[in-house]
Amino acid sequence: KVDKDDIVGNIPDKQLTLQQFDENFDKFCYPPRSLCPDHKIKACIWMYEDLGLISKFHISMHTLVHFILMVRKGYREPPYHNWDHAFSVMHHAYLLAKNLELNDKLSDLEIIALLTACICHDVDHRGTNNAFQVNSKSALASLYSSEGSVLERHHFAQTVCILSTSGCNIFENMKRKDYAQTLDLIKNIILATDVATHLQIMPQLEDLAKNGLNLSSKNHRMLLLSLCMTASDLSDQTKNWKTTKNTSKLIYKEFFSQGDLEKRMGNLPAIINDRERACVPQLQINFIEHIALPAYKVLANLFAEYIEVYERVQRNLKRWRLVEKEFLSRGLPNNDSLDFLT
Ligand SMILES: Cc1nc2ccc(C(=O)N[C@]34C[C@H]5C[C@H](C[C@H](C5)C3)C4)cc2n2c(-c3ccccc3Cl)nnc12
Ligand SMILES: [Mg+2]
Ligand SMILES: [Zn+2]
Repeated sequence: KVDKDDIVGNIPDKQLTLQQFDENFDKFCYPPRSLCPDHKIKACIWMYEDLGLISKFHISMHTLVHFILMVRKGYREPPYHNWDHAFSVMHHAYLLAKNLELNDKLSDLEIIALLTACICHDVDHRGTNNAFQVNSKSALASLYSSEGSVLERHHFAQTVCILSTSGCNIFENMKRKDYAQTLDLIKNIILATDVATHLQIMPQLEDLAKNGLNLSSKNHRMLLLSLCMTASDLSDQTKNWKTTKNTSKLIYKEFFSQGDLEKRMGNLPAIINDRERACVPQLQINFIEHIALPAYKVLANLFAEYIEVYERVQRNLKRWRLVEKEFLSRGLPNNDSLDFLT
């Protein structure tokens, strides 16, 4: 267990430098999941520091450490929607801020809202999706199903709870108006992580790619923040094949466990959750082709520095097509053979 005092203790200013992790830490090719647990906590602090947010918003180091430890504690341990996922998502948002120089386009308030939404966006996830909440009439569904995006509303509610815990409110030194605006941004950014919502705003995002970004439009700024959030949420697809392949194993382990549970409850699971009916390579190709790639394409249209990221997603898609051929040539899909994924 990591005690906050020994973290704060050994972060003398000189040590808060990039080198303490890896010289590629702030590059798009860097795989954040490879960082060891203790360093993930320190790296969260470093990312706020490196974007100048600690001094800008007068955040006390003790409060920031306490906040990060509380967020980590807020995550459960399903195969995919856990602390490692949250950290990798926050890391990608940090890469966007740093490599696309978002601080020229977005305010510090919008950037700290994006970074904080990322680390909190899946807090207390149970490893089951929104459809499961509604079908199983879960407690979360009774709370939020009338508004939709059941899980995402819960993740935001949990975020507010953490911020209201004494000694954890990293925004405590903000002016009241800024505080309200930051919480409102975090809410909308976390709500944007519902894939169904992302699909609804896709036409507006395509329009952004075609006609360009008008930063004096509040709607355009919110669209950009939502796109950065989605790009970060799916960022395992932007790394090397090893990461993409491993992520699929974790996601389908979680999806199929939900399906097993639904079967035990007497409900027929969706194909994506049914280990007997799902063909993982095909589902991955569908997801990347119809959801991930179009999103990364918009971001690459808006920022030339992001084209290398878009191209890596394309390479992973090509790899999945090869895997699919191999998978089908071995006869009926048997998902236990995911291990054959080279
Ligand atoms: C690799 C990969 N594959 C994924 C395959 C499928 C889906 C997925 O939710 N599909 C949909 C497809 C339609 C319209 C809605 C509602 C349902 C019907 C189910 C979404 C997500 C996938 N996903 C995510 C991810 C992103 C945000 C939240 C949760 C997750 Cl798991 N992150 N990485 C991946
Ligand atoms: Mg989520
Ligand atoms: Zn997520």
